[in-house]
Amino acid sequence: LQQFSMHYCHAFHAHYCPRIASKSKCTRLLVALSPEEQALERTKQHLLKLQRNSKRRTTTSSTDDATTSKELSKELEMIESKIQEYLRLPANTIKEMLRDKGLPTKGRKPDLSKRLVEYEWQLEHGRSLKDETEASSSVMTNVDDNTTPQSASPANLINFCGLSLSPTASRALGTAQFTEPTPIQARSIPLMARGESVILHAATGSGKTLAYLLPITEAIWQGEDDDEFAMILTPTRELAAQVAGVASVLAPPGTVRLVTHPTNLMSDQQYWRERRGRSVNDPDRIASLTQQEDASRRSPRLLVGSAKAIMHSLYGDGKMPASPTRKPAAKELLSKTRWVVLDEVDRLLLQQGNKGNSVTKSQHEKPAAIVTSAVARRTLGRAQVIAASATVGRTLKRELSRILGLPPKEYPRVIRGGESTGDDEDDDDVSATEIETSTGHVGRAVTIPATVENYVVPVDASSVGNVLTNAFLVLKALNEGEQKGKRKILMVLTKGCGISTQNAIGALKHFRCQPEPMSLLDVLQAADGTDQLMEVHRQVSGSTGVGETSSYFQNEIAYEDNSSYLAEKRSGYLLITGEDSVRGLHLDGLDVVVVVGRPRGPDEYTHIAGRTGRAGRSGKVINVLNQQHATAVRGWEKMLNVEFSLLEIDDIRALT
Ligand SMILES: Nc1ncnc2c1ncn2[C@@H]1O[C@H](COP(=O)(O)OP(=O)(O)OP(=O)(O)O)[C@@H](O)[C@H]1O
Repeated sequence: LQQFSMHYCHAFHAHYCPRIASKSKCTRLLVALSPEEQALERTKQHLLKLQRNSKRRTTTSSTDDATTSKELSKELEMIESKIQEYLRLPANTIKEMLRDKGLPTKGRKPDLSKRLVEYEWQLEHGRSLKDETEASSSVMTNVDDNTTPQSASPANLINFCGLSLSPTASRALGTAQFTEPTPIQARSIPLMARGESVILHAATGSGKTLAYLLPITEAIWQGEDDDEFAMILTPTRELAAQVAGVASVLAPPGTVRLVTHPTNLMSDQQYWRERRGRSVNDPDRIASLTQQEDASRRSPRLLVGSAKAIMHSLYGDGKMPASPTRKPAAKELLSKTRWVVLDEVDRLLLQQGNKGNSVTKSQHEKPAAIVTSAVARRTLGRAQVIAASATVGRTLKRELSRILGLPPKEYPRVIRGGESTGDDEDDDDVSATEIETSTGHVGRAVTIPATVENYVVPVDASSVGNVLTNAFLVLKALNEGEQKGKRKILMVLTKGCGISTQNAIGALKHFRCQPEPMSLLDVLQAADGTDQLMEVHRQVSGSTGVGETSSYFQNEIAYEDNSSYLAEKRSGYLLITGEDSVRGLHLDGLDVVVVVGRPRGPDEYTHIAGRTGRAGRSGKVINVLNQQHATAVRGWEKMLNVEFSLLEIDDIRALT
């Protein structure tokens, strides 16, 4: 309670007592308040905020948009110069100033400077900088309000969450009709554009990829000296291909490099060789690439790859005679890295394996930790660190502090997406991961999207054969009647079920399961050269992440290519994969996820279930497991704030 009072007091102090010189005076005053009085104060604070917002909205609507945006950019310039001024001071001096003002003193120097500037701005203008960025994003909304959303044209999208977009990004978002940012984008893009390090903690399918890519690609568009790099680390090669595919739609041509294996990261020649692949001999394609190369004359700035591939590229894998990137070049790359993005950060940084089972725990640092620490050291902490996941807990934040060389409990600001749990987490919060849910239980602050329906089908799982037979019956039931051949299904084999992807595919083919099962990874790996890998990924996923493209599995395929990966055309599909490789993958319009066996834990389940029900669409997750595991999974209900409905195999036919 005392911690809460202190925390509340800081917020109150910042809002209402800017002229009280002594923070302690204010603290004493508030700590002395009874819980009822505190509640009253909170209500007062909320009402005042609403009043301020409505006043501002009236004035905004009455002023000319063009003038507003000019004023805003002038104000942003002033803010920027003020931040630069503070950056020249020693960190301890800034901390001292923050302490005097009763503000939190944790964080990196750039974040501290921004906090101070934000506070001063609030004192001077009576409104916060956060409101300011909201106002600037509303400029875009106002512009769009004048047109019907269906006919949103690229010209309307020059401003997205306060970012003045390049024509390329405007066109991409315009085509995709992304007229409104998602909550996580609206909250995080303005902060990232100002150079703050953040942890994006938002549900699966909430648009985190675009949230972290846009500020980077736009900065690359504006970069004059072309001397800064971004490293985007992912847990798998497939996710890297997906992210690189989205980035290459937004960034200047020739600046995105997909790193799929250890390679010389600073060699442009090697980059172009890898883009084309060995077997790409289509003269038109080579001509278009060469033309692009000549036109852009840019070298890669955005390196996207699995953390392992990037680490081995920088340091070798211990078996290589020398590291693929020469030491001086690697040092140069690390010291010029301005952004490090850790997508699926919990998978990248936390040890896998069952709790308490020391045998499965790796003794070594994870590749992402090695690369991120190296960048933090080489840039003296100036690099902006952006971490993203739907599952962010205290252990992860502690780990992030450790690898960034910060004191414990000091980590980048956590930004949450979603309507109900929209409060950004403060440095001194009680718990980032857990909140009291509507049912009064303590559950995850960010959980499975409400558009996902969760089912549990208890079956006889006494042998692998029984499990596979039951999985087949579930798939058969899903493909009967009206839904025949139409459903897009992803089957995830958990580690616990003990069945490999190849065995499952073999058995299902033996049962003559329709549509014919395919390994998700095999489909994605049928590519030569990074360009083709990205293209295959786009075709399989049915989306670039920025607008839809025609899919490998859809009937109308605009893409005229007779390569093997496009040979078959169908609307429904059945893809099979393991628990480890589904992280972050986006399969557009996926209807059902069938999970065989019990996932490792509720966090892993959140990610598996999150392959469907993305970006506001509906989806179903059917868990096929034995009675004991069915009870265990249903025990996650309160924690995940979702309901697991019990289902018999025969009832599945009735699911629409
Ligand atoms: N502003 C937007 N408006 C509408 N749709 C959007 C917007 N931004 C992103 N999307 C859509 O949301 C989909 C999911 O986004 P994304 O892949 O970034 O999710 P994510 O939050 O990274 O999920 P995960 O945690 O599973 O990785 C994208 O394919 C894209 O089509």
